[in-house]
Amino acid sequence: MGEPMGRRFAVGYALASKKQASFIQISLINVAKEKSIDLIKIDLEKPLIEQGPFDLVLHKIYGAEWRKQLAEYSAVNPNVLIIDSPDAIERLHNRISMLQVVTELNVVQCDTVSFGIPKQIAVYDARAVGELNLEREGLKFPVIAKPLVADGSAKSHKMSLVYNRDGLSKLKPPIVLQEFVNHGGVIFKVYVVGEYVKCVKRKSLPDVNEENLGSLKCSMSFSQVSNLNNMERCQDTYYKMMDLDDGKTEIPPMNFLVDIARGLRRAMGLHLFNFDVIRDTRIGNRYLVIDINYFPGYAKMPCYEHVLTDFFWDVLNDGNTDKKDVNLDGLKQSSCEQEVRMLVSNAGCDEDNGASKHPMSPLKREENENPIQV
Ligand SMILES: Nc1ncnc2c1ncn2[C@@H]1O[C@H](COP(=O)(O)OP(=O)(O)OP(=O)(O)O)[C@@H](O)[C@H]1O
Ligand SMILES: O=P(O)(O)O[C@H]1[C@H](OP(=O)(O)O)[C@@H](OP(=O)(O)O)[C@@H](O)[C@@H](O)[C@@H]1OP(=O)(O)O
Ligand SMILES: [Mg+2]
Ligand SMILES: [Mg+2]
Repeated sequence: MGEPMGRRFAVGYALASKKQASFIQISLINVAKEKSIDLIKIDLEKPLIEQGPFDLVLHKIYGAEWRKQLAEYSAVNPNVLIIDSPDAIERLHNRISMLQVVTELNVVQCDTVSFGIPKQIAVYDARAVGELNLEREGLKFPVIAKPLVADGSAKSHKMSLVYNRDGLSKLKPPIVLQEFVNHGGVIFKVYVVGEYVKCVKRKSLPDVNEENLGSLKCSMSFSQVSNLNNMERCQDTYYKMMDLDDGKTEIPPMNFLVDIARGLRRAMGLHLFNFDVIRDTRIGNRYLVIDINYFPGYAKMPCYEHVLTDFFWDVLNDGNTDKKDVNLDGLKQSSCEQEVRMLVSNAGCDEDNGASKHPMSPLKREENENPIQV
């Protein structure tokens, strides 16, 4: 039996080799193929303009040269979808502008649950860092020092938890100093793929007892505590290990997360990202967004092949998924996708309503949509 007749779509992908290895799995290629979507590797050694034709270019490549190539390709092929726009992605490469967008979301009063970001300041001057008066800056120990730039390099993930003044002098600006918020050692990673939203729990840094601050050494370095190491990625218990099931930490209300996800998606003009959320144990139902990542590790999501394929299908057929509401009828019927279907339909509310119809929705809708082409 040959391929079914009809329109086929070409999705070109430009990814670093590590990303390609994790994301472009044979299962994804096959599920996409069944839906008439061919995933085609873009050769980064050759000019993009000489490759294709593509209906969609999917990319996570950093740097001015790649941006130039995309702009050139887009100028010659104006109908090709570029997911996502390099300008929109750029905002996530700086940890101040990254979280600024969270504070700009329009929030409707809601008694039960609220969100924000931790207090943070940027420090640019290496000479000034040891002299900083945290109290004057509205911060207190412990703080997390994060590289200001989040450009995907190993360096950009190297952080330290700073317990006291002595720990400050070791830091290498430009950095962000962010209030460390006790959150019970659990982080929520909220994956967004267009309108699809999935929240998983992961392990995080343990709480710090403020009374012990004096007895602790000055700082502790760490990197990607909520991610998997290479060994873990190869093991069979893959999903189990990631979805930290401590049996006691409830995930935040899904309607709340879906509203934040939608607000962020529209405000940033991005389709593919995740955001990290912690629950402030001092306040209870206050959630803080601490990180937003472009095109994260989707292969760690159960059924990612179907979620991503449905997303490609939607944008290729409609041009812009944001133009319509959650379309349950668009999802297929395999057992895997029935689970996805449930997740999407539950995404609106604790009960069974769709997110966009929820009367207590904590976010105002923003009507100005960003186009997805460069
Ligand atoms: N303000 C905070 N309060 C408490 N814990 C925090 C805070 N910020 C970060 N953390 C902890 O540090 C980890 C790393 O921080 P962050 O997510 O900002 O780094 P990242 O390197 O960008 O992570 P990712 O791998 O998700 O890109 C978080 O997963 C969380 O465990
Ligand atoms: O996309 P890359 O491979 O580079 O790595 C991304 C990584 O995904 P991976 O675990 O599949 O590698 C993501 O993990 P999850 O949030 O999904 O756990 C997160 O750490 C991103 O920040 C990383 O992107 P970067 O910030 O470095 O650009
Ligand atoms: Mg993170
Ligand atoms: Mg990050």
